[in-house]
Amino acid sequence: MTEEKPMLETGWNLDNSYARLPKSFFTKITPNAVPSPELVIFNDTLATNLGLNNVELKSKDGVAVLAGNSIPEGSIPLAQAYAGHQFGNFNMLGDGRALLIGEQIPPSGDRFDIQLKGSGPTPYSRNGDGRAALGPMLREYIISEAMHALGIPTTRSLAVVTTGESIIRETELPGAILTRVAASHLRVGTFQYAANFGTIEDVRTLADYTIERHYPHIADDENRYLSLLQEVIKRQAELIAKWQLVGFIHGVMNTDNMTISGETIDYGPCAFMDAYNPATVFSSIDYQGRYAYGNQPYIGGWNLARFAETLLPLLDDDQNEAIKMATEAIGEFNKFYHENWYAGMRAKLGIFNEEKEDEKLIEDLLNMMQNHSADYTNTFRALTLDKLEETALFNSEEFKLWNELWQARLKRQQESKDDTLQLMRNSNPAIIPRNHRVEVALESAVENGDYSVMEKLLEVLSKPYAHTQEQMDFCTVPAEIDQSYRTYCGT
Ligand SMILES: Nc1ncnc2c1ncn2[C@@H]1O[C@H](COP(=O)(O)OP(=O)(O)OP(=O)(O)O)[C@@H](O)[C@H]1O
Ligand SMILES: [Mg+2]
Repeated sequence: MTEEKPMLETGWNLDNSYARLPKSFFTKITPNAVPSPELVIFNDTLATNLGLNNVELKSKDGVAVLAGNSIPEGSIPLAQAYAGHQFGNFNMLGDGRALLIGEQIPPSGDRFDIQLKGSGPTPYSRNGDGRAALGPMLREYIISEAMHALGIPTTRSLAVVTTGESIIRETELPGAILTRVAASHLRVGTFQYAANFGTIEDVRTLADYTIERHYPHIADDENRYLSLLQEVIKRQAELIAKWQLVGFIHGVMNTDNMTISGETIDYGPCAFMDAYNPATVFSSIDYQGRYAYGNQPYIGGWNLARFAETLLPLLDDDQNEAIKMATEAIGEFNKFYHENWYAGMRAKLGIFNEEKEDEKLIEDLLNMMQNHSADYTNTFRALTLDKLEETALFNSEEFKLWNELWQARLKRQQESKDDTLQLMRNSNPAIIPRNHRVEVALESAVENGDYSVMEKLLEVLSKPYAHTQEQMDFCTVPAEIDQSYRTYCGT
């Protein structure tokens, strides 16, 4: 009798709702095979949450799926079409180096896009090679997982495999594929594509699909398309407020990099701000500061106005009426954003309720931080841990006065000192993915194949509000921060 090899259940349970949309929305295409795939980093917790079999996925057959060399049962791989305003200029785009292999439905019944980024050319590749380099894919892995741990909606990272192929950028670099997980990859740019290159019915189909997938509670609203616009505006206002509160700079807020689900997407030239300065920019090609930290809320509103334009024909038969509705909805963005940001800032200072002077208290602190080039994260951490002597502001008279006002403010509220402290601990991360730390981890992985530094970094980033001693040791900022990553970020 021949011995039968036990078959491991893979856990893949894929649906392809996107492939049921009109054909113009995507191109079905199988990933290009790569010569020698090797798994270099794997997210066990996420795999388990997705109902996947970790052991199987890490086996040769499983890695073949993560490399695009084999397609799991039930998969219909496709590249999504989209368009977008890049630095203000409108272009036809689409997944030029990514493929959606399907939507995984874990036992919980949720639905998650599974996408391979770097999986080879597609009809939307334009002049690109369809590939991604190892460094930037590991960088996306680290920062997206850190964002998730910080409580910020984001696409997730399941795995990175190296391909065994070199790709050519300025130099020869090792190629890699990231498996990205998202509530969906619907972008403002997906709507722009439908509106500019399709029919009104295409936009309606896409809007209905989006409502069913992300906003089912508005399906029966009187004007469901206006509700969709309002919901997306709310989610983006919440998201961008969360970015600002932790000092995250996205770096390429093009409309194709803004999701409809309200998740952060595309970790290209992003980074966390060290010294507080609203003018901080990370992208080496952002000459105007369009995507500077302090400009992110404005750009959020600008992008959402582009989204609103795509929905105009659906909002009302009378286009003047439609424009009025859309303008009003867009006008709400600033209000929602400010409410979220302001509530978050009060929490960072341990303030529970709202007083009229709070706005000035916050503004004065930020101004001082800017004038003294104080580190954003570490200043709030020092306030949280009552280690004021650790801030760059400590010796200033101005700060002493401010501190008195702040202490007096805290005394005016009912909550106990412990509750105040807890609120601050939960609102001020002890650790964020500092770029110099990320760079060291990437260098060790890419140059020497040593992933232990990256694993350690991922571990300390996974509980940012724990405030452990070990995390403190990760928080020092060198006097001269190496800015060379400005050219490293990107593709
Ligand atoms: N190496 C490449 N080959 C082909 N197309 C590419 C390549 N790099 C980027 N693109 C395409 O250029 C456009 C803009 O790129 P951008 O950097 O915003 O996206 P990305 O990082 O590739 O992907 P995503 O937004 O999905 O994270 C997208 O259409 C993208 O697919
Ligand atoms: Mg992009």
